[in-house]
Amino acid sequence: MGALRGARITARGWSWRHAGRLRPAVSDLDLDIRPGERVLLLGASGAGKSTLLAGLAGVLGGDEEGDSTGELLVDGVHPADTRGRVGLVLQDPDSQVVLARVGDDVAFGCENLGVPRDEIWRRVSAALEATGLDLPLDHSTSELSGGQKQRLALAGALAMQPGLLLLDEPTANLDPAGVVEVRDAVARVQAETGATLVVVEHRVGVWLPVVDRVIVLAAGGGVLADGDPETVLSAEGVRLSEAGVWVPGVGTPIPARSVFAGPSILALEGVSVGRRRGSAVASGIRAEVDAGRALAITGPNGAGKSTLALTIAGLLPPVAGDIVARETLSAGAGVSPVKWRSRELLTRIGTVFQEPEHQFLAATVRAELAVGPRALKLPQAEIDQRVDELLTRLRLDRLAGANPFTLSGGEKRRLSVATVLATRPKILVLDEPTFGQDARTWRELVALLAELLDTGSAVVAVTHDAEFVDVLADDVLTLGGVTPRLDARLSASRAEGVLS
Ligand SMILES: Nc1ncnc2c1ncn2[C@@H]1O[C@H](COP(=O)(O)OP(=O)(O)OP(=O)(O)O)[C@@H](O)[C@H]1O
Ligand SMILES: Nc1ncnc2c1ncn2[C@@H]1O[C@H](COP(=O)(O)OP(=O)(O)OP(=O)(O)O)[C@@H](O)[C@H]1O
Repeated sequence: MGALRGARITARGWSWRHAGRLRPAVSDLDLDIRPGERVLLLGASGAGKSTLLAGLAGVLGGDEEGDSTGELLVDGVHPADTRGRVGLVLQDPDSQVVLARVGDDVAFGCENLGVPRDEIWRRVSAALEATGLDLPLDHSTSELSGGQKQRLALAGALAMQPGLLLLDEPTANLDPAGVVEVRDAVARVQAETGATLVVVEHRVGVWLPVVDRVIVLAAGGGVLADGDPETVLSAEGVRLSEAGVWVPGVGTPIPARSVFAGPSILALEGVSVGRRRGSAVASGIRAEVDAGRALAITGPNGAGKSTLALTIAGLLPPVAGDIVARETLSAGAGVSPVKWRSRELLTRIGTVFQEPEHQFLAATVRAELAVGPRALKLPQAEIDQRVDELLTRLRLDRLAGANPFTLSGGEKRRLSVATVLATRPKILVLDEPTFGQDARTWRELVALLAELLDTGSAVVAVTHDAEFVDVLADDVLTLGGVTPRLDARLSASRAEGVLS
């Protein structure tokens, strides 16, 4: 299969500085990756991993987007000239859905490459099956959950059978079964085609069994470590962990929390949720949202977790059943959040959406953090104090003047959580709050949420992050089974909320 041989990557003193930034995102990179090599690319949030992948895919743009020095080559040519040799799956799956129907979207890359039609549909079916996207070919791509979109993007790239497969956090939005399924699908396609693989993922455990090499980018530029996985992670483990890299076996300290089982704030009474009137994706949900407690919502991709989060946040009406505010919210008691006026909603519930871009409003990171506190009409000194604290604690201070839309994936996620933390809501509803974080920023986020819980606020978090559930969740609501299941973890105090 000569035509399918893996691509060779060469970097010689390569640097890229994004327009508007003082420091390069990647600097002085020297690298040789052999055809067919399988590389796990690591590095702290903001270290330049996505920038390097974009460079390799030839999509970094022209002079107006930034400037580069040195050389970055794929098979000896500029990456923009490799013509279909490279398949890139971006961090944000939402941004790469191109066509209206699932089958057409997966076929798109193959069509551009001029693959014969019969062959295209054979590849499309195989790719959909390999990535576990069990949907009809004519299913609408605008009606996919986050994890389904991630599988879709990967299916499109696998179907192209590229010589260089670049994957940016391809399993970050997937349920645990999906993570293994997708990793195995990638490994299988790689083995069949001999493609060179470069995968970025903060949680290294999943990928270690299928890679030959680990490369760690240093936050200040260059390479922090490079070698076979065991050597890099054992010999350099402590140093890497200090630099923010997740290293298996180097533990995560659990933030201290005063166990505060406060009164119920919201009650979910036999709630069904769905995006459209009359069509429920999850039903029969009973749970309490309690002051000072964290409720995690888990379950497979497409089970309705994000839909439930939007419903709890008062942004979608329940399809059936009721969400009732308790006396704790004196003015709003007895009324469903979806009926509150927007100002009441703002003071009571803070919502972080699955895609951070959907909630940015301001031109700089600092201004973005001030939007909520300003709407609450807080005194300026108080606003400044909250904004400064969040900037420092979430390692965003260096980016205070940057446009939110230009941040790295992990930086955007932290900013979106921080914008809501800045309003200190009674209830915080978060959709995948830890997505894309390195070990250090993950700890900071968890610590900030633990502090908010200690002030008596409630946290409701949709998550696939098992460690987050372990460390922070007091109750776990699992969707996707025959009936939603509620488990109380910290104490049995809310056990009456368990479904019968
Ligand atoms: N389009 C852009 N314009 C300006 N700066 C950018 C742009 N894209 C990324 N950056 C900056 O370049 C640096 C590297 O970003 P990059 O996305 O490559 O990091 P990363 O290692 O992939 O991070 P993460 O793990 O958070 O996804 C960051 O500081 C980021 O703010
Ligand atoms: N905007 C939308 N319009 C119509 N249907 C949608 C929309 N978004 C999601 N759906 C469908 O609703 C169902 C539930 O989606 P939801 O996003 O709530 O799932 P989820 O459990 O959060 O999944 P994931 O873990 O993949 O994010 C899915 O079957 C999905 O196809």
